[in-house]
Amino acid sequence: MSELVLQIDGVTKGYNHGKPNQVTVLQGADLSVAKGEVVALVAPSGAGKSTLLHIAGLLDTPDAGQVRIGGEDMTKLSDRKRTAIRRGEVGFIYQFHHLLPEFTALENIILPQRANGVGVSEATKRAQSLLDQVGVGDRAEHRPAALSGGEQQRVAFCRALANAPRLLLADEPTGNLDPATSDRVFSALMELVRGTGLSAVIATHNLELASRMDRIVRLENGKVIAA
Ligand SMILES: Nc1ncnc2c1ncn2[C@@H]1O[C@H](COP(=O)(O)OP(=O)(O)OP(=O)(O)O)[C@@H](O)[C@H]1O
Repeated sequence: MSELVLQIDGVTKGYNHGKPNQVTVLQGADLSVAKGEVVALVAPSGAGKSTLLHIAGLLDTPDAGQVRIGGEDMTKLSDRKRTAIRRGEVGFIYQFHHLLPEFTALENIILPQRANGVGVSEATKRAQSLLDQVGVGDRAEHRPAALSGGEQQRVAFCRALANAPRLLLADEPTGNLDPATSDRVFSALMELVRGTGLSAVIATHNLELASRMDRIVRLENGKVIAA
């Protein structure tokens, strides 16, 4: 069997426990992602897709169940170790780019590498190479406000991959773009992902984009089911 990068087993998660507005979002969710596999996560709004991605990416902890990254049980680690793994091994992309407005595109990709202990010249070289790969190498010195929506997302993809994570998690990465731009930007993302061989879970409402990934899963009634 191929190596599993992400294993989510029997994860439950709810909010407002013991209060009248208590909700249970995940009810025994399982999801395994192999090395190099790109999984489309399709779910109706409010089904718990962001909750699942946050738990997979160690931004949130489950009430019960296990999350393993690279075979290691994340629920048993100290907060400090979990943060280190999140920084070094997980990349996030959101619908909105969340780039730092006062820094250039290049600097936005250098910063997370510096925070991870990479030297300036190596970080700069990698940032430029990533920008080149997604076709915005000539925009390196622009600040986010001077970039188009599609360019901003391309830069956000590079930032997510800055520290060469083994797992990429994306929540509607092209959801803010018009259909033609979304299609092109998604292709750039897939090329980047395929080129690095990393594993990814990409949430989308767009079934055409979902069909271009290796496998589609749905989130229904708190469980992950094959589509
Ligand atoms: N911090 C919170 N406190 C209380 N309820 C929450 C919290 N976060 C999420 N929820 C609820 O949990 C459910 C799932 O939320 P989640 O954001 O995971 O859904 P989603 O599938 O990502 O939705 P969307 O596609 O609309 O972003 C929703 O009913 C939401 O209102």
